[in-house]
Amino acid sequence: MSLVIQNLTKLIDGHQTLDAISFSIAPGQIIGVIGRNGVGKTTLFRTINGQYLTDAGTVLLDNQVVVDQPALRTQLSFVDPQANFFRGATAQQVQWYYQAAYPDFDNAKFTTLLERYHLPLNRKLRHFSKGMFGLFTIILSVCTQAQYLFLDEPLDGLDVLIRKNILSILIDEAATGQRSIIIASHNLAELEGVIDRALMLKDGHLIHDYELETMRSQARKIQLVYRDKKIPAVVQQHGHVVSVSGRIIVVVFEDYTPALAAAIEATQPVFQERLPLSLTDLFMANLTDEQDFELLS
Ligand SMILES: Nc1ncnc2c1ncn2[C@@H]1O[C@H](COP(=O)(O)OP(=O)(O)OP(=O)(O)O)[C@@H](O)[C@H]1O
Repeated sequence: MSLVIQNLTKLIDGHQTLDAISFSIAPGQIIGVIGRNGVGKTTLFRTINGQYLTDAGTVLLDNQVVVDQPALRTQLSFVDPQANFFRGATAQQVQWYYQAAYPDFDNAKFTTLLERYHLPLNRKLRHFSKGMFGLFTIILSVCTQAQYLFLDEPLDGLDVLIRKNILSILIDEAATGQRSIIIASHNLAELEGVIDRALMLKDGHLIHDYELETMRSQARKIQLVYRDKKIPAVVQQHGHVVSVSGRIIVVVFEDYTPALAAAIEATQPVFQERLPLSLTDLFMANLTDEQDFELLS
């Protein structure tokens, strides 16, 4: 049962926050959604999950439009961390609500996870700490048994041990092959360790859909040193310069072919060295603009 997002478009205050976004997700994947603050990650999740009406485009599950079919909507779960409507309820009252909304809600798993993380069933959520609330929303999501779990900044505010536990819960869920997990996060280093794929948003568009394994084999990050401060044209055309420090430049080449390697060699750098490439590098390479370079330098 694949989830297909077709030309999803959402205007907020007249601004095209999502502009014809299309992608599909097969069961069993863990996908990261990355982009700068305010780019529309939360809006994307809210629109896919029917909290916002679309201005154009559709969300299809098994070739059927999700918004028309309440039964299909139970295959999607998005616990909006900014939503305050549950704050006055106890964890147990929220469980009851979820049981009604999700017929397959796993009560046994819910009880086990709440006990494991010492989350009190009868305490109002507004009295949970930020970390407790974050953990609670993830437990709720996992227990819906929905096929597609959307998590917005799930690691935010959680301590390192809980973050590790959360990630292992999510990996286990995806490993069953039944569930896909879509995570919006700025925590790129941690995200990189668990995701198979990264969707990068910029200016309302999906600008990259990276399979991480393919990306690792095709892309390169290279430190180059030239005699003078001029960056050769071939480097500028084919690479993203992520840092410049005097005569030392660090460049990410997303499509590093033998022909490109030869062309770089021909520019006669006095030194070149391959550096480990991370998701953070791809983020910097694609989403840093000139203003940011001024701030960074
Ligand atoms: N309900 C709303 N009313 C008005 N503007 C909104 C609303 N929701 C989102 N926006 C605007 O839409 C844009 C996208 O916001 P969104 O929260 O989706 O971004 P984001 O990528 O999740 O950001 P962050 O990484 O900071 O969480 C922002 O400019 C935001 O101000």
